[in-house]
Amino acid sequence: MKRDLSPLSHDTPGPLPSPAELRAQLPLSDTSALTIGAARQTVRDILDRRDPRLMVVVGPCSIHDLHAGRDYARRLKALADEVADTLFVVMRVYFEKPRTRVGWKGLINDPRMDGSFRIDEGLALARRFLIEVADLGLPAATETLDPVSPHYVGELISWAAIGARTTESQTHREMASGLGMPVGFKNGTDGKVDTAVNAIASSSHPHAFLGIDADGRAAVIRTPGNPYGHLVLRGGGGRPNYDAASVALAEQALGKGGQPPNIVIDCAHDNSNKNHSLQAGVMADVVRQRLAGNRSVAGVMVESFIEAGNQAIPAELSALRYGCSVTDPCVDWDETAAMLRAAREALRADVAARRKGADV
Ligand SMILES: O=C[C@H](O)[C@H](O)COP(=O)(O)O
Ligand SMILES: C=C(OP(=O)(O)O)C(=O)O
Repeated sequence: MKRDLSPLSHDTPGPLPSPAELRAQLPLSDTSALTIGAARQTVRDILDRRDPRLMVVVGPCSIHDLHAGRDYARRLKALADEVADTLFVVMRVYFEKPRTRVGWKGLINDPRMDGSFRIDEGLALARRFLIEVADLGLPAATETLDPVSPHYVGELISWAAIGARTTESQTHREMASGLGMPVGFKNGTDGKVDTAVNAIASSSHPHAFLGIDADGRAAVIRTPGNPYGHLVLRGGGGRPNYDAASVALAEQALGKGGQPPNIVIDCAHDNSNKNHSLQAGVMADVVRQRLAGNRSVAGVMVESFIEAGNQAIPAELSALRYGCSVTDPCVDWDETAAMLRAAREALRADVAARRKGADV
């Protein structure tokens, strides 16, 4: 009897351009490379307390419409400049979505949103969009989900997240150990913080693993270890974990795991029960914690777009509502601006004092 001994059950529509080829087709300008280099250094400085500002990672849950994404990026750049003395703003530019079960997995995976899975187009669109954001002088953040994607877009990213569903994955810890930007590890979907503390420890070490090189060939990858892994509290297991008591417990867990007390609070996800109208309250609580003397919370994350809420992907894409999330619900633009302005007003004197004093 004949057996099918193929190693994987799959079909391959065709090869992709290699990372080196795509980078050559869509190069990054020298000015934008400087912007990204400076932004990565600012994030490191915030984590090292050399820069007393609060990092704010803010933007859509996912980018599905590049026109709306551009519109949002332009608005955010103006707002980022306005609050820059107190807040360091990084735009969420999320092209890869981890799903609880199934669903649209983001613009890289299925850019036409019709099940055609034109990853070739998705990678080019993502790279082009990230270049546009960098050209605006706005740093970008993303979730690094597929270990191949950073080869195509990684140098355009200033802050990366490993999501709640992959923080325990060795593959993702290995990937993070080679990324050139600081990486935030989310606590697990069950709310467990130790998973992320172990991930921070693992990714700080050098690793060797199977991957691809710039020419797309299978290769042994050796990484130096990432010294800027940190914890992102996103709630989980049916409860939030942004409050002062949860933050104190997270500090203890980091200390016990031999990691620095560096925390970002995600105002969305289980910290707001996926109810976008609760995100502002979470952010205000974090601001109060900072004003009460907290030194471990280095940043916040907000899911925000032009319109509030979210929408299901319609069968007819022309029925999509402009500027409204197709994944998790977001706060709208006006609320985003109000949240950032309120945080800036509340924290301005504190940040200025921290900047002057040794207490940074
Ligand atoms: O932020 C995004 C979502 O929470 C994540 O992708 C999981 O989404 P899902 O539970 O709708 O699949
Ligand atoms: C998927 C995300 O978050 P989490 O991993 O916390 O669910 C996200 O931030 O888009």
